[in-house]
Amino acid sequence: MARAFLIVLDSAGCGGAPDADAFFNGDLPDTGANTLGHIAEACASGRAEEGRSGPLSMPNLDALGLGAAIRLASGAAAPGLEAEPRGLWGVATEVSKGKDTPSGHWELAGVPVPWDWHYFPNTVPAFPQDLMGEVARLAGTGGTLGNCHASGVPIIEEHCAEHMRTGWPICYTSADSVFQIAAHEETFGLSRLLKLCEDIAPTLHAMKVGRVIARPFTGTCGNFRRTANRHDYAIAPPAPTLCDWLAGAGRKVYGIGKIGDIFSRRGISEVRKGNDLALFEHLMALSAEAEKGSLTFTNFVEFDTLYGHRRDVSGYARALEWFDRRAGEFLAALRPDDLAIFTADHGNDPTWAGSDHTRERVPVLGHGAGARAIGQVGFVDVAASIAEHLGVQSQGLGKSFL
Ligand SMILES: O=P(O)(O)O[C@H]1O[C@H](CO)[C@@H](O)[C@H]1O
Ligand SMILES: [Mn+2]
Ligand SMILES: [Mn+2]
Repeated sequence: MARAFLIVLDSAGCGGAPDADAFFNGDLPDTGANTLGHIAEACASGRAEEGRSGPLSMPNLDALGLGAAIRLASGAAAPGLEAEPRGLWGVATEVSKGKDTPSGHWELAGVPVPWDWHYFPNTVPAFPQDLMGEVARLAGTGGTLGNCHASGVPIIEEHCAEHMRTGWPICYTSADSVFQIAAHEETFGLSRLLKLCEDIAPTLHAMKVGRVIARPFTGTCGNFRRTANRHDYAIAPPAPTLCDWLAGAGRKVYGIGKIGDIFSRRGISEVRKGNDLALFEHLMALSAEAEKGSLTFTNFVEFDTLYGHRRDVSGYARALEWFDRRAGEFLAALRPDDLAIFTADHGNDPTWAGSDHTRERVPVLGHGAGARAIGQVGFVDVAASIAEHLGVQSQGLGKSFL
């Protein structure tokens, strides 16, 4: 029986979104943002030379149709990616009104987001008073710290001493639909922080805030570090997704990286985590051991977190080149009736203004479904195609492009 591998390069968009002008980085609309197109241009013109050099080299994904997809999505030249496509290739357009990770992944899994996400205003305070009262009540503290837009490390630096003195949790948000709580693993307690986040999550989910994130740290003020015990409490998808359709048909769904969190574990039978290096090892292991009829759904997050948000063009290009080398190994390990689809969930153009995601189309590159141009498709068509490949009824609005 066939197997499927759906691999999301987090934030590797290819420009051309028809509604980009409705999304912003600060005051600048996302019109013209093009993560992969602009990285390829920067590389070809010698503007991405840190730890790498020359035109963007991604021969394995380009052979599937990466360069052709970038050109189709946006008209960008994509220098260095000029192979004749030998895979199934096209570009997908998102309809959900968020350019965030859950919106992108749920829609790829067949379920567009029907609501507007709630974002907290960039003011001080950022949060309503009754919400902070509820956080303090659940934490058993006299109050809370923070209550603003912030980046995770500086906000801990700022409030560390007071947090240690009072035990009050540090609450902050960002341009994303998130509510984050930082607290010391030992003095506040890790399990107490996790319980606090779990307890306050339903209130925030009811407000259509996408995630409550526990941000534990350790060490002393001036010398602290955030630990790997971060935990995301995400709102559940609005309807059964591809993962649920498969689980309902008795199929195994492996969630690699953030996938388990993104889907609130719904329909996910097994979770494997780690940094992107480790995630590729999981993917290689599953190319050998994934069950027949299964889906292996993988998210590689570091393109987004380490390079897109930090507007690091060389770093993003290095990560893409590393990924492409490993993708070659992975594709060589697949079986003849396996389907692999590489795609993305939104953009995060490292040449763009600001530090937020960018609204973009995404490439859709298939291995194991012949050489064919599929043109412009919807995110939901990815789910319909995987369902068809695995012989399971699609319950979404998408049409298979296989
Ligand atoms: O600055 P830190 O705490 O890493 O937060 C980042 O992580 C959040 C969730 O991925 C983003 O919304 C951004 O705020
Ligand atoms: Mn993402
Ligand atoms: Mn991001």
